[in-house]
Parts: sequence; C-alpha cells; structure tokens
Amino acid sequence: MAPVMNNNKLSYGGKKRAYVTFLAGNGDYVKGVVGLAKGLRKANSKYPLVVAVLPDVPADHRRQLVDQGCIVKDIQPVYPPDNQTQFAMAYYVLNYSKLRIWEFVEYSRLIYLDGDIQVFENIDHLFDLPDGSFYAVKDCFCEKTWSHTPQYKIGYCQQCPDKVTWPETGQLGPKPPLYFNAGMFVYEPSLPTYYNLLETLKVVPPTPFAEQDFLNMYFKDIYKPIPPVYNLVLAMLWRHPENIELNEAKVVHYCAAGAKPWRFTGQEENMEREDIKMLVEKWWDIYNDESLDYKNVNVHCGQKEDVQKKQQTIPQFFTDLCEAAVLHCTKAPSAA
Ligand SMILES: O=c1ccn([C@@H]2O[C@H](COP(=O)(O)OP(=O)(O)O)[C@@H](O)[C@H]2O)c(=O)[nH]1
Ligand SMILES: OC[C@H]1O[C@H](O[C@@H]2[C@@H](O)[C@H](O)[C@@H](O)[C@H](O)[C@@H]2O)[C@H](O)[C@@H](O)[C@H]1O
Ligand SMILES: [Mn+2]
Repeated sequence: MAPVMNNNKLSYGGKKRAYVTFLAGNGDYVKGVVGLAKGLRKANSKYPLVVAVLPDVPADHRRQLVDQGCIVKDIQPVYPPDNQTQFAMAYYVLNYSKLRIWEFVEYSRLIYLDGDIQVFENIDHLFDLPDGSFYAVKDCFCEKTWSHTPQYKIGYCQQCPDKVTWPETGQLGPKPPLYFNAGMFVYEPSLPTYYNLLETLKVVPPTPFAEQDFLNMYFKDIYKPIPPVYNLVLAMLWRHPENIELNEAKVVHYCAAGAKPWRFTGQEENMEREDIKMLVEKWWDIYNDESLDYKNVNVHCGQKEDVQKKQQTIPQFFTDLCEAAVLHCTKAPSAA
C-alpha cells in the first residue's frame, strides 16, 4: 500500500503505522522505554513510538516519555481468571495487559517491542511485510526458565531440532509447534481479534510464560518466523552461537537474567561475558546521548530522504516472504 502524506504524517490507506511498547509500574523500566525511543530515533525510523501504560505508571514517568516524543496511551490491566493466576509465573502475570495493544486500530500495522529491547539498525521495512501473518523471532528452550517443559527435560530446542530430536514414539505427545519470543512481533491491530483474545483468555488456563504462551497458542496458524537479527534473545549467544552473527543483530533483547542495562551488575551467570558487557555499553551510549533527546533532534527533510534511499536494500528473507505471500494467494483455489 503506497504511503500518502497527510498533515505531515505518513499514512497507509488513511491508517498509520507505529512501534508500540508496554510500561507497567513505577520502577525503572521507564529507562528502558526512554532508551528505546532514543534508539529508534538514532536508527532514523520514520514511525513514532506508542507506549501503552498501565494506571500505576506515575505522572513524572509519563512526562519523561512525552518529552522523548512518545505517544502515551492509557490501558487498563488484563488479568486471567483470578482463580488461576497462580499457574503463571507471578512475574509475568502483568504481561497479560500487553493484549490491550490489539485495540489500537487507528493503526494499520504495529511493531511491538518490549521495553528491554534496543533497536540498533533501522527495521522500518518490516512494516511492509505481507498482511495476514504474525511475524516474530523463534525463542530458545534451553534456559532454566524452561525447566518445567518436556523439551527442556530431554534437551530439545527448536533452534537445533536435529541435535536432540523429538521422540516419535509419542510418549511426549506431538513435537511442539514453532514458538516465538513475545518481546518483539509485527502484527495488525483488529477489534474482532482483540475481543476474541480477551474472550479466549477467560477459558484458557494461564501457563508459566503467561501472555507469551497464550499468544503462541492463539496465533500458531499464522505465525511466520523472521530472522533472529530482529530480536536477539541474549541466551542465544551461549546456547546457540552457531545461529547468531552478533554484528548483524539489528534488535537486541536484554531478557536474560541480570541483563537489563539500567540495573546491570555483571554478577549473574553469563553476565561476565565480553559480548554482554559490550551490548550493555552500547545501550548506555544511546541512553546517555543527549543529541538523541527529542528536544535536541533537528532532523531536516533531506536527511530523512537520505535514510529512506538507504533503506532500498531489502533483506532476502523479506522478498522471500513477499513472494511466498503472492504465490500462496495465486495458488489458493478461487472462491468463485
Ligand atoms: O515491572 C515491569 C515488568 C515488565 N514491564 C514491561 O513488560 C515487558 C516484558 O517484561 P520483561 O522484558 O522483563 O520480560 P523478559 O523479556 O525479560 O522475559 C518489559 O519489557 C516491559 O515493557 C514493565 O513495564 N514493568
Ligand atoms: O511473559 C512472558 C515473557 O516471556 C518472554 O521472556 C522469556 C522468554 O524469552 C524465555 O525464553 C526466556 O528464557 C526467559 O528468560 C524470558 O523471560 C518475553 O521476552 C517477555 O516479553 C514475556 O512475554
Ligand atoms: Mn523483555
């Protein structure tokens, strides 16, 4: 869909595009979101950052986000049936509130990013992925946080499915479908989907990874994996280094225990690694760079055009997905 400029905003068929993140509580995650806003600016993204905030986010944190050019949108919490929350890891229960972002239908497409993510290279091209699919990066099952699962118990991981294969004998049931990390995904907001998500949540017992498990179950038929450069889950560095080219990572997800840059001590397991310390330093370089503050950014149209010209090199996976979408459409039997 060709973009059109109206009131100086790019829109697609009258609808807009944006990045969206989620902020809860009065703690230090606001630093993560400020860093993300500055990182997107440094990457010359042409889309705004929407921040879905729970009521417990204090006014001064909201002010910081507005001062960094964010669009702050209030959301109400989403809880699974309260007689069942003990099944989800308490830490993650608040993440069910992420589901509110399906209600943001003033946007035609959104890219969700956790507040502990940094975007180091422009990923605006992901907004042009074919409609009708849910795009995200495959997660890894090897960390202790997965010790409750059969795949962890037998050492199976979708990142290396041939290393320990899933037993065909059936005693563990069917091989788990592809599973994405819910810290980053490309999706289309929709009210029917939003209402159905909330209705479905009422009848689906919570599970350890809370909304991540729920979203994987809900979107399993339209989920399309995208390369790990779009969401480098840090554990991949020590669990599956063969699948990672660190200097090609466009998006880094600081989700390993002890990896949050704004509270980094280097004491936890794997946090003494040089690559981890380098990534944490890269995060701080952006966070502390005052030239990236919204009030100091003086971007001329020409610079923006230069960046758009640079974006012409579209990655191969992208053209493959687009061609597959076209092929799939033409192959599908005509309704007539
Ligand atoms: O106290 C909190 C905990 C989480 N979050 C938001 O929920 C997301 C998911 O939590 P987290 O990234 O800590 O989970 P992980 O990816 O580390 O499992 C965060 O990135 C934040 O956007 C928040 O705002 N406040
Ligand atoms: O609420 C569930 C969370 O599940 C995911 O985090 C997990 C996952 O990455 C595991 O694979 C790791 O082992 C674990 O450490 C990490 O916390 C998402 O990043 C987060 O946004 C959120 O959806
Ligand atoms: Mn995260």
